[in-house]
Amino acid sequence: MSEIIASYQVFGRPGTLEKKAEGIALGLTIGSWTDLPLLDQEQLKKHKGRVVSVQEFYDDEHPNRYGEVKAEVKVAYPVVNFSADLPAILTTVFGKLSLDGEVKLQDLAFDEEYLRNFPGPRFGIKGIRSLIDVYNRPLTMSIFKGVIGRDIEFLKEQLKQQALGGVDLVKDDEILFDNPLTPFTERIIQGKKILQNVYEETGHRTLYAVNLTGRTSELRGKARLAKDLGADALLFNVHTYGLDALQELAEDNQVDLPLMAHPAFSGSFTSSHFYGLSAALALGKLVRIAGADFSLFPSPYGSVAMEKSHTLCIAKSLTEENVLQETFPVPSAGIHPGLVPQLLHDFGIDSVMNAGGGVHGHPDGAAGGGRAFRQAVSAAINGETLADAAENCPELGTAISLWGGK
Ligand SMILES: CSCCC(=O)C(=O)COP(=O)(O)O
Ligand SMILES: [Mg+2]
Repeated sequence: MSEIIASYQVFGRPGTLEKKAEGIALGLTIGSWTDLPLLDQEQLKKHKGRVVSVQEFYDDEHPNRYGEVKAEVKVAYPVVNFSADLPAILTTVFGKLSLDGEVKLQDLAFDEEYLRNFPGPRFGIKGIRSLIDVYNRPLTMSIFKGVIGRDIEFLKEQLKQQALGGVDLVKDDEILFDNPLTPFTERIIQGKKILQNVYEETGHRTLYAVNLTGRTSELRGKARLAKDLGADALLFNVHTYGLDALQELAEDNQVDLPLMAHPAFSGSFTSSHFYGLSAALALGKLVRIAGADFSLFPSPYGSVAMEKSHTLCIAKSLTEENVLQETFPVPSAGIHPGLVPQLLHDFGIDSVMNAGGGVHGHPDGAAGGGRAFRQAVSAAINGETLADAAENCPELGTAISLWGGK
């Protein structure tokens, strides 16, 4: 019988956690067991949740306010209980339970066969690399900044400068929605022209991820339109819409575009040590299952820092081998060229170096900022220090004088 195994972090008085685990396993499946007549027990057996393990331990680093013992509880849920979609799965394993005190959903283990119910990334790391034609280094991406209230001419110029810097991708900021000054369709059409001009001028092609926004009912139509207009990729605020909305986009053959999952809103249910979902599950495993080709998450060093161990777990979930394609890890926020060697060390070659302020804040403008990033990546890949590389790379020199980096 196929099961999904959920791992929870729970708290309680020593010796009470087995009972708590049994309460979860039964409460989220058939309700009660020992009180049932034997005939009902026989009929309901295949629907019964099962406690797999309960491991108690004291956590000095993050004790709860009652000084209770912590446990990792694993419960197996028969897949026959739910339809093969993330809303049904999450409602079963962490619906009512998420409201029941200090419980955090740490992980969900799917067997390989069950995982095939989900699309995973359409392009994956391999597909994105062949689209961009870059195989031997991390990708670089920059972010439009300060474009709210600005017109399309402003946006075009900002896109041009970023592309001239040589970044592989440019994405909209997640807070840029469809608006009269820079409508979604105009951004795609005008952006395409700008990037084609830069390509003809420099031989470097940059892809643009436009923010797919609006009511849920509009998303599919807008995404298909984006494809028809020649968009390169879509940015998507998956955690405000829900994972199933991402899956719908990933599965749509008429959309057929790389999807970039933004972490906006996810802090509301991943940040607590006691409640919500682990970052690795929310920003790693689940967005990969639902079909993100890129997953952005706060880096351990930047302005919106996340614990390093959590970021490494996210990256592992996105790239570990399974039946689905891999998702590009994109550690973000507060990134500048001086951090590139550290990023490469921590996240490896199959990652994206992504920066907004660290590109636009360069004294030589976004073009200089992009160049500094590319120079930092080349240096790090070649095992050269940034300081040494900066001797022949003036933009990198300027960047490390401003932001630091060795
Ligand atoms: C919290 S990860 C999302 C990264 C992002 O969208 C962003 O705007 C980062 O900008 P920054 O200027 O910090 O590079
Ligand atoms: Mg942003």
